[in-house]
Amino acid sequence: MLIIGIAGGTGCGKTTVVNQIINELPEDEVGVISQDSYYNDTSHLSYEERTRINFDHPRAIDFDLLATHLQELRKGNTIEQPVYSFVKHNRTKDTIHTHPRKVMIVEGILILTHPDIRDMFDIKIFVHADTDERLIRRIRRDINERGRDIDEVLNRYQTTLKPMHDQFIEPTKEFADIIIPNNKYNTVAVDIVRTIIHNRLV
Ligand SMILES: Nc1ncnc2c1ncn2[C@@H]1O[C@H](COP(=O)(O)OP(=O)(O)O)[C@@H](O)[C@H]1O
Ligand SMILES: Nc1ccn([C@@H]2O[C@H](COP(=O)(O)O)[C@@H](O)[C@H]2O)c(=O)n1
Repeated sequence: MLIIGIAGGTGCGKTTVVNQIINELPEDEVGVISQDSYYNDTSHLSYEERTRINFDHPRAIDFDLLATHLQELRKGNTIEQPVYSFVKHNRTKDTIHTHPRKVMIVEGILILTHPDIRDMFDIKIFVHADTDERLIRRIRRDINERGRDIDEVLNRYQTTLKPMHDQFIEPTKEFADIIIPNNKYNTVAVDIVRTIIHNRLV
């Protein structure tokens, strides 16, 4: 199994890059795990309390469960990947049966911050987009897809998102084997990663 970690700040285009990479690859040979699925279960908190969580700090992530799931996949076992709701700020009751594949892609803002998780990746990728570009994308996406308004996004940006990005996420760029510039759609970089995966699959 080849495990690829794809990190980068919010809105840099991780999910988009992952979809471009797996597009045209055999469906039964590539699997995806999102760090967002591993936000801590916060069912014991009220909705109001959950809105105040710092979702950009490493402690918001259940890295133990993520590590266990990656180990299980390596052993050839199917895992139950939690499903996260950005509207409820919590895990849902659903899970996705995630089968082990020859190539597993793990994507998320904080996945390179955790030494044990980092060591599980055969290839580490950091997707870069400029801060202003990421903020513009985040505003559009969170309003259109995640049930937020402009005040929520900008307030979160100033209070947690930007400081956590500078403290935890940007420094992990140094761990990356490949840095993908993604201010514009980068088909060349996506083709290179796809070629690496393809070579591994034959
Ligand atoms: N290279 C790009 N140029 C313009 N918009 C992009 C680009 N990559 C992604 N987007 C858009 O930006 C938003 C955030 O992208 P997404 O892939 O969800 O980022 P991430 O997973 O890193 O948070 C989405 O609406 C997506 O369509
Ligand atoms: N309930 C939540 C949980 C997380 N976020 C934000 O999501 C961002 C990470 O996801 P990306 O797809 O953008 O990489 C992160 O910056 C959190 O602030 C949220 O808004 N609400």
